[in-house]
Amino acid sequence: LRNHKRNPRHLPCPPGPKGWPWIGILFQLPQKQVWLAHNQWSKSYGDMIFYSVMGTNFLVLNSNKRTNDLLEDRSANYSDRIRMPMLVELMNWRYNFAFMRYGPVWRKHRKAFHEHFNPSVIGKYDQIQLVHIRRFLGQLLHSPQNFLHHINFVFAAIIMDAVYGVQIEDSDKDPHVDTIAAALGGLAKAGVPGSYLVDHIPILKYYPGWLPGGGFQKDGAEGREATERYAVQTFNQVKEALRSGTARPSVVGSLIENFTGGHGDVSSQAEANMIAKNVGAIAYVAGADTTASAVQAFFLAMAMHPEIQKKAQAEIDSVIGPGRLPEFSDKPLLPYIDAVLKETMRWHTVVPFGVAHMSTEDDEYDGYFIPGGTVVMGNSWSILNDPAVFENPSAFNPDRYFKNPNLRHPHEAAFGYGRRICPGRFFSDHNLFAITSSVLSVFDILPAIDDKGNTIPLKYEPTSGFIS
Ligand code: HEM
Repeated sequence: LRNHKRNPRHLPCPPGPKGWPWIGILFQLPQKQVWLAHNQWSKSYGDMIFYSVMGTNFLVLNSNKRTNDLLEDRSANYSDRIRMPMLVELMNWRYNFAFMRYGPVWRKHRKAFHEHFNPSVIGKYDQIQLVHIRRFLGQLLHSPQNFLHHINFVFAAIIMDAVYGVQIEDSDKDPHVDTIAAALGGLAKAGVPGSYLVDHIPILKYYPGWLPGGGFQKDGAEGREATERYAVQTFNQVKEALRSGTARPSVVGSLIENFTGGHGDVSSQAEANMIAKNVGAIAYVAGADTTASAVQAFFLAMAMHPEIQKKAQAEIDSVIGPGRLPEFSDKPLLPYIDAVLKETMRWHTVVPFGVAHMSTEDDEYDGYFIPGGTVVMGNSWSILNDPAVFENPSAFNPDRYFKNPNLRHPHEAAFGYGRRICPGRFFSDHNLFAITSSVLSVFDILPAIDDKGNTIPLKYEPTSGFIS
């Protein structure tokens, strides 16, 4: 950028592929597993890669040092989010504070969320988690071939219970299950910025749907309807239950009820209700598929590594014995289980390319100029597979944390960065402990066998999406 006022020392932007005027490197962008391609690119350009696509600047950070320097130490400038016209404006995902621009409205939501998910309060969900996880063990026993479905369902059930006090049924006929599926369908279509032309040219959002090329407006309208149903319907159900005195304890109920007048950040009951509605709606979207992905990876790792599974089971047997299932109070006594969980979060990066941050102001860093409005990605996969830190990174090896007790905790990249770091990580950790220790205490996880009785070999093949 040669503008003298903005870049008085005429510093270069960080290195990266160049591409064409305005469209930039649009046609060089990898279509699949973008994190791997950027990891490769870092061999030519270094651990910071800068480029532009259709007028937007991107900066990809491929090392822990870079994410620490920018997303943590300078987080005041690197915590904004990118404008997403299709998802947020047309499909009306405004309620979701993960996509909110950095500022006071986002802060109020984050604070309300944190009140209910910080480490000192998440113990209040222990009972809910254990009840649903024990039901899950029964489902596994009954139909182990449907284990992927059971994994998805148990997190849906835990979150809906904790957040709304609502019990969902394991059936397509459950009205919540159906509504959630429709809303998530919109997210899958529009969640990756740039999926629609209107993301690049926001003025198109006013383009009439009946003109040629206006088909995206139909997707927008369908998404909007599904989002509205999803965010409002269950919230109204909680309000109604509060009115009639039948409400079970829940995050949303407590956010509605505990508004105590106009002091503090939230100024009216209407605003408190809006925040309660939004916090409720995000917990499911942000928490269910992510945690389920980690548990699927755990099942795969156990089936691929029977010796590690046996070691974990031996620890549970010696600490807890055969007479009961693990409880949260057992957690500090199970260091090997803890190492298995850490390694699961490292080996399979659930959100491998992170969630896009955006810089607010122009910045100078390490001899480079980074323009305000640059989209900044932390390549979590690169960080968690850095061979200089994690020896032989593609191997699933919980023992690495005993060999080097100071080894970096995978949570540092797996849950994102700085002021936007995942505020559900303590709850998620709790869920993961409960489910993995319970499963290992009563089941063996083995590879499937084919019709002839032969073991089907297993391979780790992560999918490509935003959540892998
Ligand atoms: C294995 C499980 C999970 C993983 C891997 C995960 C990962 C992430 C990541 C990478 C981000 C983006 C952070 C950034 O912008 O740098 C994020 C944000 C978020 N997560 Fe999670 N998450 C998990 C579970 C959960 C759960 C269970 C909840 C809720 C109960 C949750 C709620 C949120 C929220 C609300 C945000 C948005 C934060 C903001 O923009 O300020 N997550 N998560």
